[in-house]
Amino acid sequence: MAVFTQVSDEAVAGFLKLYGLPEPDMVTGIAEGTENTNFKVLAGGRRFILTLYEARVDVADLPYFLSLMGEVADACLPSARAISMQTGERLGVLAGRPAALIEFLPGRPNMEPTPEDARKAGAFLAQFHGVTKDLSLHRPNDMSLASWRAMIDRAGAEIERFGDGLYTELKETAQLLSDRWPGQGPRGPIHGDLFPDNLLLDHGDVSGVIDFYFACTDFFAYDLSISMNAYTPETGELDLSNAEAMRSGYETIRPLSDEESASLPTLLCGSALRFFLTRATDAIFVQESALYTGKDPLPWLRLMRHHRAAMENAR
Ligand SMILES: Nc1ncnc2c1ncn2[C@@H]1O[C@H](COP(=O)(O)OP(=O)(O)O)[C@@H](O)[C@H]1O
Ligand SMILES: N[C@@H](CCOP(=O)(O)O)C(=O)O
Repeated sequence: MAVFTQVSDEAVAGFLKLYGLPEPDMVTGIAEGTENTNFKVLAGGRRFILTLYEARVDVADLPYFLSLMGEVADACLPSARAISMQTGERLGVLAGRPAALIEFLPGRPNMEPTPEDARKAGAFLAQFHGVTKDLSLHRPNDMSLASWRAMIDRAGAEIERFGDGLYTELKETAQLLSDRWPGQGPRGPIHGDLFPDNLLLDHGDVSGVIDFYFACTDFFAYDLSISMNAYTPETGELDLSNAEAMRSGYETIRPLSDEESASLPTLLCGSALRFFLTRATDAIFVQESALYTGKDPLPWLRLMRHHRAAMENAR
């Protein structure tokens, strides 16, 4: 889930009143997700997602995330949109947490995507970048090179629970990435977390993109690398066919430049390191939650090693 913060029915009813909504008929905690507390709410015959933003989300970033969600929805891509209160505000406070009521989108995530699904997701990501490239919204990526080094240092020797010698291997990988990271390229607001669980599908078509809480300004090709890795099955033999299909779907809408193609092995290694580190540090510094299941870091270590070899062989 997560439900990190419990909320009384009365408090939810009071919050909904700010939107002119009646008392809820149903409020259910949602188990999926790792960052925030989410409830599914039924009120006045409509469904909503009620999100309470937890400690990992910086309150100062919330206007950026909510604006980006609205802009993407305004551009006719199926994006979750924060609903405005009667005062016009989109952000309130519930149970001491910043909170928003989000439009409920139809569809379900496909957690076992095929190459054809990955191709569609890639095309969608390119459309997303086609919209965001023109937006004057900016948030630095606080989950990039400097933060990876900081996460490795924070975990220290504890990181070795995932493999002997890992501390040194990760430090070296972070250094290699710093040396090779591209200096320029097409960039703008990226989703930053477009995994299969954040793309809702209805009868095989994309019906919703959710969970914008890692969105930031970065290279579009880096966003593609995140999703190429995220669509790679985590179990069984390493199978990159979804990643390849994701890239070819993306390129049907926005072909990569030669420079972007050349930087892809580095970006893939970087995004693999990034998600290995967040999953590993979540496991080390466990957060308390009524419903919280961590995610396995090891598939991302395998990806990181694969892409590091490709990156080193490429030059
Ligand atoms: N706008 C939405 N419409 C429908 N379902 C949603 C929506 N937003 C979130 N969900 C559901 O809630 C779950 C958790 O949301 P998510 O944003 O991924 O949480 P977290 O921020 O904690 O990662 C999703 O997997 C999905 O099932
Ligand atoms: N997608 C990331 C972690 C963020 O989780 P989410 O539930 O907010 O998508 C991962 O899988 O490591």
